[in-house]
Amino acid sequence: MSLFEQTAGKLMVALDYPSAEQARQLIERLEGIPCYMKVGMQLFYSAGPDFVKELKSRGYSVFLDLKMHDIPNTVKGGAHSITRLGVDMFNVHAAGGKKMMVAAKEGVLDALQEDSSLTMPIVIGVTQLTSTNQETLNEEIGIPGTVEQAVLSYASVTKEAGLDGVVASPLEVQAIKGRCGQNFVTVTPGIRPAGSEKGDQSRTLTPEEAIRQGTNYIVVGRPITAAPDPRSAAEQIIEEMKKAW
Ligand SMILES: O=c1ccn([C@@H]2O[C@H](COP(=O)(O)O)[C@@H](O)[C@H]2O)c(=O)[nH]1
Repeated sequence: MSLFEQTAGKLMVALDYPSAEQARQLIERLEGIPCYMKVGMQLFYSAGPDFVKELKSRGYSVFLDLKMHDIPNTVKGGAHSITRLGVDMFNVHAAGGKKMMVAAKEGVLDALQEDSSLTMPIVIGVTQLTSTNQETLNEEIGIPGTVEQAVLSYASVTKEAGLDGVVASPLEVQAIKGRCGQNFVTVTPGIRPAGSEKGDQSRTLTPEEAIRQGTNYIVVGRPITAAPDPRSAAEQIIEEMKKAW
C-alpha cells in the first residue's frame, strides 16, 4: 500500500490545551473515535515529552506539531530527540530551507540507527500558515506573488530535501499534489464545518470539501474542542468526511 493510501482522509484532533489534565478529559470523551492526536506548542510546553509518551502508551498515533525553525545543527538535534519519543509525525518550517530540512531527516536517521525499536516518523514542512492570506503575504511580510505560489515554493523545497509532505491549507492540496506527486502527504488545518466560527483561520474549507480535494489528513481543533459536545462534533465531522470518500 502506498503512503498516500495508508494516510488518505484521516482526522487529527488538535489538543490545544494548557494542561495534560484538560487534554485527558477530551481524550476520554473521544474514546474509540478513529483519529490521530496532535500535540502542539501549548500542550507540549506545559505537559512535555511525558504526555507524548502517555498518548503513545494508550495506543494513539501522535503528530507532534512543534514547527521547528532554527539552524540545521539545532534542528538535527531536535529531530533526534523527537524521534526518540516514538511520534508518528512531526514538522519543521519549510522557510528554514533545504539544509535545515535535510538535517532534520539526518536527526531522524541517527535516532533510528541508535535504537532499532523506533519507527520512522513522517516528517513534513510547514508552508504558509493557514491563518495568513494574500494581504499578510504581500503587504505585511512583503513577499510578492500569490499565496499558492508561496505554498508551492515551500512544497517543492520540502520535497527536494527528502521530506514526506507539507502542512498547507486544503485550498492548495490539488496544486501541491500536481507539483510534488500524489504520494506527497498533505496535512491540512483550516478546517471549518459549515456555520462554525473561522476565528483566526483565513484559508478554510469544510471537512467534506477538504477530503474532496484529496488531502491525506485534516486537522481540527476548536470545532471539536470548543463544541458543547466534542464527541458528537467529531462524529459529525467523520460523517461529513465519509460523504467525500
Ligand atoms: O498552518 C497551520 C499550521 C498549524 N495549524 C495548527 O492546526 C490547529 C488548528 O486548530 P483550529 O482550532 O481548528 O483552528 C492548531 O493547533 C494550529 O496550531 C494551523 O492551524 N495552521
